[in-house]
Amino acid sequence: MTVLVIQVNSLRKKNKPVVGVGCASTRDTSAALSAYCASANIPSIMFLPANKISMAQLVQPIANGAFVLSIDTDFDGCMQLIWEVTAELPIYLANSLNSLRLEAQKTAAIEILQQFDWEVPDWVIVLGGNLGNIYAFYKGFHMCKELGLVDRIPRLVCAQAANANPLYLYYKAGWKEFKPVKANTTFASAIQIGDPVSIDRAVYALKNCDGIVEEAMEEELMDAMAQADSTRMFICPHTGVALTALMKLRKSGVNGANDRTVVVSTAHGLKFTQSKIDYHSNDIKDMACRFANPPVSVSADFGSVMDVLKKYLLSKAPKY
Ligand SMILES: N[C@@H](CCOP(=O)(O)O)C(=O)O
Repeated sequence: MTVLVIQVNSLRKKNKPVVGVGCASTRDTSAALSAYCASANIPSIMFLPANKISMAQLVQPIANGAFVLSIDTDFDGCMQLIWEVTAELPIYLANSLNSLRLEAQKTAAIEILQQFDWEVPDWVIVLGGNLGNIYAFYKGFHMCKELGLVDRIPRLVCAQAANANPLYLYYKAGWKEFKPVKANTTFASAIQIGDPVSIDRAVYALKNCDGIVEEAMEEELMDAMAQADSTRMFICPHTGVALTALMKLRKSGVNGANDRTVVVSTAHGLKFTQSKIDYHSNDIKDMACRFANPPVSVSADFGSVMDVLKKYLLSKAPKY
């Protein structure tokens, strides 16, 4: 987003008619765009689906002074609208169909290789919603191979929520015919997208790296998130989708125990406290919440506290 806003800033300085920058968003794109536009003093305009984004999620663009339109539709509806509006008004479109976004996002692939000391991991698992990311990762890895920095590229896995899985269905149908879907509500709300703008690019990327598409049911992604958190992480439900993909590929033997696998984690868990609270309170309809860790209520007397503590410690005692 910095690259894109710098470009818009330079266009405006050259008196090009750019009145502002806009995007449709399920949240993170609008948060990043509003922040960088605020620092460059460029008007930013957000098309956000009404009632699908909590106030906690909305607060970033609002606080950064963006012009926020809360529209009675879903992300795909917002995307369609901003597409039409930017054809009429000189608003620069910042969604990931813009190649500046992808050029910048591809540096994540370069960072992975650098951090692995230029040893190529076997797998990289990336979430898929609007599908810019999966293509950008492919582009970054491919560029490093072309430059001779590495001799191969990893196999990419695109992980989707089963409630918003147009790419997964396309892949399962042998890439026969792409059909957009009506995206259903998912805890992985940032990828609740049924008609991704980068579908063709994503398919191109996956075909060229022997890629795979996996999906995660709601219960699977929430369980995966809880399991990851219990190892000291604090991940978002979207990363739970990617971890579910890893678990499924490991279980089916496609991903081997010695394969080096990178799972891309997209957001901090603190953005998703409500879903974590609901999970750990066993308060999600039709979900067993197998890894819930609810607080234990106990009365304020020494005996009761000792009782629950002893029970807990006994359950944790090493079994010899
Ligand atoms: N998850 C995104 C949706 C917009 O996708 P983009 O790839 O066009 O940025 C968001 O955070 O808004």
